[in-house]
Amino acid sequence: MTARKHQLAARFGAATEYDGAARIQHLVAARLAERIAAGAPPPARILELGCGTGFLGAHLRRLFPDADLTVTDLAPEMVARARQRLGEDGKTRFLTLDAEDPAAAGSGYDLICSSLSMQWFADRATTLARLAALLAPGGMMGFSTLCAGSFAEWRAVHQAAGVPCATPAYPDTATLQADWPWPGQGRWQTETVIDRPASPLAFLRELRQIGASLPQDGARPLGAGTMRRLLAALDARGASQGAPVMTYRIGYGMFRAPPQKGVFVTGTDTGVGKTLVSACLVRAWGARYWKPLQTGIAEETADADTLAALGACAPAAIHPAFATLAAPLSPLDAAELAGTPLDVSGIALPPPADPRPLVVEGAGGVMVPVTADCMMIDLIARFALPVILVARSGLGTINHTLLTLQALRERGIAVAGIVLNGPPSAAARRAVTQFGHTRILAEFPHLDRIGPEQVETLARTLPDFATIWRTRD
Ligand SMILES: Nc1ncnc2c1ncn2[C@@H]1O[C@H](COP(=O)(O)OP(=O)(O)OP(=O)(O)O)[C@@H](O)[C@H]1O
Ligand SMILES: C[C@H](N)[C@H](N)CCCCCC(=O)O
Ligand SMILES: [Mg+2]
Repeated sequence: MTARKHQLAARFGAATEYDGAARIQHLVAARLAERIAAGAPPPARILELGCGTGFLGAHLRRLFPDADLTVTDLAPEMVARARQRLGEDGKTRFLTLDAEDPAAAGSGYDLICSSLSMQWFADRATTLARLAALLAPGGMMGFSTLCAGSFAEWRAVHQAAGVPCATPAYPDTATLQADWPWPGQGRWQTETVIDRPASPLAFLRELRQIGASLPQDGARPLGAGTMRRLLAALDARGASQGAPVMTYRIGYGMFRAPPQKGVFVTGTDTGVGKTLVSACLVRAWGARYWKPLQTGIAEETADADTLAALGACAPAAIHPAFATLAAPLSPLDAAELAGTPLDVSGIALPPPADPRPLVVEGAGGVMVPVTADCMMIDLIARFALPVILVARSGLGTINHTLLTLQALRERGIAVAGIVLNGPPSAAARRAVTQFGHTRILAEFPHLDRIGPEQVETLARTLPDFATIWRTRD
């Protein structure tokens, strides 16, 4: 452990008044627990880091009573307090653990989470990569942390007095986003919490009591006189509102590990070439194929049959559809027309029977309705596979492609890259890479005939699966 880590552990260990002072911790742990519950199927194994006195642990225990819960903290005193709060139930184990060196906790976790401890990580990106390696396939990470804008009032009085502020500079969400193990996968959202400590002195005391007053490396402690001036200035700022006001900007980050090796092939529209690209990917990677929602078979060949006819793989490598509908409409409309509304609550990727990757093809584009409260993009997020986006190369594609990329990224869905389909277009290529911040995996020309031979030729132009898997955006 570094000297700073020892210092940190000692501060938290000595924070015996923690619970009384930790209003924000209380609130944020509850909010994080809500987000975890909304995003995760009940996890069987949970690892909590930086447990403090067990605020989040108590929520986890309540939400997931059957789970094996490992509760950890850097400070042994905090572990003891969490043990006191949660009690011994045979399903909870307590460990003193540095979150930045987590291997001793073991692996195979369905959920790894932590409330308001990430701001102390010395190397966030490395730590997140180490933690991701402890997740089971499809496992989730959920964190809350302090973000840029926190303690704005405290910084403002420092600035006005010309005194450097020792409170750490917290990251913005773009910085946090870039530190996910796969930067495109996972999403940060922020919330502003306005706290009203009883007095400026109470604010300082509470920071100290929750052990969070350790200044940035290299910052010098302020003299008593300067500190008094700063507190008086904070008091004056708050006078008009009856009490000092302190802003906390809280980031909530949720990340889902892919459940198995594979990609989801979506498009900027229907008829853009998803099936052709899927056939080539399956052929190139020796992959399995799944089209969960097939509509339009009254007028078109089912995509799985097209794939077989194109010689992309053996029929046994094609998984049966979840639903096949006659009308050439969205799954929602086709199902309503058939009088059999879909229930996709149980839809799941076919299990990985062998090491071959899975290629999943959507229906239409990302905003196509599947049920009244589920769109294609919701299924993509649920499946947690990186996306390959198929786009036309012709005029109009820039807008469709950038909008689709924006929608995917807003949902925290990793984009492996784009396949441009149709006559080569330098303008489309440039705009998509420059404004879409993604790569072109391949460009398929317009073909007069499409058969097994063409599929084989195009398949040779695609990157291999290992490259796609290693370098998601
Ligand atoms: N590069 C190409 N050259 C010539 N024809 C193409 C090319 N790409 C696709 N097509 C043809 O365009 C039609 C639509 O392509 P495809 O079926 O792959 O679209 P899709 O995006 O899978 O549509 P859906 O939403 O119905 O699944 C097909 O008839 C296909 O053969
Ligand atoms: C029938 C078609 N080939 C696809 N299977 C379904 C496309 C639905 C598109 C809905 C829309 O965006 O308007
Ligand atoms: Mg198709």
